[in-house]
Amino acid sequence: MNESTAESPKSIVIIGCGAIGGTFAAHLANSPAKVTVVDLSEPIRHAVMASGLTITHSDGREESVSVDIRGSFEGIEQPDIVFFFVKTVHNQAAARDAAGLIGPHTVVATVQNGMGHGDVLSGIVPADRLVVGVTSEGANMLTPGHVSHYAKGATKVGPWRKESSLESAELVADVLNSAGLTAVATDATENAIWTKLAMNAAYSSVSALTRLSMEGLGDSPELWRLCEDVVRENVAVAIASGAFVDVDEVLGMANRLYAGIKKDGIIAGKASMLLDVEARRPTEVDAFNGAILREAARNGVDARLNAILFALIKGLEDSWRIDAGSA
Ligand SMILES: NC(=O)C1=CN([C@@H]2O[C@H](COP(=O)(O)OP(=O)(O)OC[C@H]3O[C@@H](n4cnc5c(N)ncnc54)[C@H](OP(=O)(O)O)[C@@H]3O)[C@@H](O)[C@H]2O)C=CC1
Ligand SMILES: CC(C)(CO)C(=O)C(=O)O
Repeated sequence: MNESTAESPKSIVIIGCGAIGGTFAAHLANSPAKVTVVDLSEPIRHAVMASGLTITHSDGREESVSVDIRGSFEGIEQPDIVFFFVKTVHNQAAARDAAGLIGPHTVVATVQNGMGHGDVLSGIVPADRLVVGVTSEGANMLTPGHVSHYAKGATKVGPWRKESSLESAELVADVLNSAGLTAVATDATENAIWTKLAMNAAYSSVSALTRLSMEGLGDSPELWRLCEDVVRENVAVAIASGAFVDVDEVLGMANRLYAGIKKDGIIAGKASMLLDVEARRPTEVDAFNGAILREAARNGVDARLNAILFALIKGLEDSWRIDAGSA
């Protein structure tokens, strides 16, 4: 366990070894810290225990790394950093199970998409050791235990509460940078979180509903325009709630993602919400369009496109329950 958060972390726990958790774990496994990964998925654990965690890097290079993967927190010592990489719908359960992991110096970090994770995680760690942010890394899971890190991007982390110091966020950024990822500690995470949300609540939601990848959306002028309209609505809500978000920055992020996928001929460049729909798992719509609707209502802003996307995705989820009941 760490004596001081200024020192390099000696132990890291990663909760969730899916597409992006697996990508971060494969990088962090090469750092000097002891890395333990916890995932409830038996097929993932089985594959990683048998052949290591396999990552196909964005340049096509494939690597398998050995990681300590477990199905529960039992026997894991309180680490220096805990990363949350489950889907946001599982945050509450994962936080409850992981509460005993949080020692007097443990820093908890989340760069999950959407909004509201700090509120959940603040139940298990004091505000000055809660780090929130976003990542522009993009990954899919090809088979259990094999991730495709198809898009490289920066990770921005900062304190959950503005009044907290940057110390915990710097620790997290340092460990990510030393593992070959690109991370920065900033006290402007609110803008970064809103910027990413403005993109996800447009492109990921439309992708989930149409079952088209980013490439499929970009190839359709009508759908791309729809996404851009949703982005404009999202940015208006962000600005009304006090964040600074630039429409062109959000559109630029989406355009770069599309151009990168197109250029490299990546077939696995799917939004993680589309993968949820394909697997009929609960989506993150409450933390995406749901969060925007809540902020819009609070500030009296029109968010009718979000209301439509939210209702359609909820309806889609309901249809799986009906299918399951009639099977
Ligand atoms: N994929 C991407 O490119 C990006 C994703 N993100 C965000 O990161 C988060 C994770 O996404 P992603 O990696 O795609 O998700 P995945 O669904 O691929 O991975 C999540 C993993 O967590 C496991 N899990 C669920 N509950 C628990 C639990 N209580 N304890 C331990 N493990 C658990 C899941 O198992 P099971 O499947 O059995 O439930 C699954 O293996 C999301 O918020 C997403 O929006 C952010 C940026 C990019
Ligand atoms: C990588 C990206 C931006 C694709 O929409 C993403 O955040 C996700 O898949 O959830």
